[in-house]
Amino acid sequence: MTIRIGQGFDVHAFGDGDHVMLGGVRVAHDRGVLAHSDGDVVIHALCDAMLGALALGDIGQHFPPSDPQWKGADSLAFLRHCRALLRERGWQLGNADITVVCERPKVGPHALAMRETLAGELGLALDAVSVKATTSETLGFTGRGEGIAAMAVVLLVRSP
Ligand SMILES: Nc1ccn([C@@H]2O[C@H](COP(=O)(O)O)[C@@H](O)[C@H]2O)c(=O)n1
Ligand SMILES: C[C@@]1(CO)OP(=O)(O)OP(=O)(O)OC[C@H]1O
Repeated sequence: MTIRIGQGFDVHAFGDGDHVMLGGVRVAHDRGVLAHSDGDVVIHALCDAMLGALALGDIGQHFPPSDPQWKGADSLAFLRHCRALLRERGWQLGNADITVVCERPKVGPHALAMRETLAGELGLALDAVSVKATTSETLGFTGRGEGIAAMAVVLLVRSP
């Protein structure tokens, strides 16, 4: 068996709005995010991890922010594209581990729904998709509540 690892990172600034999209789940919040798409940092970091494992660049190269096609886009479409890219090359996703960094909203109450959504889209068992969260202890841009960040690591497997 051959394996590959990939990591991804994404940030979006908070702006006006009443929700944030996280892992394909709409989370009610007193801020939204500034983004060309729906600004789902979890999915963007996950896509970058999958693209990274394939050495296929990053999400901005596949879905340019200058392309009006992606304005307001549902980030799950990006995830489906990245899954197709790895399957075309004979790879399967082994597992994904994601960390969200923000003071608010609280992610814990939504983590299961996010894992279920992502596992469903990726054809993975629930225990192969992890969503964790941390504050940054009031430090930095996340600590000041200016934005939200997410990190993702994925393992790809291929036989032989
Ligand atoms: N946006 C967040 C941040 C944290 N959590 C949960 O709270 C726990 C404590 O956070 P610390 O930063 O003080 O370690 C953390 O382990 C998460 O379970 C959260 O749900 N949403
Ligand atoms: C997702 C894309 C789509 O145009 O735009 P944004 O929603 O702004 O998100 P970002 O994380 O900056 O990734 C770049 C783009 O691919």
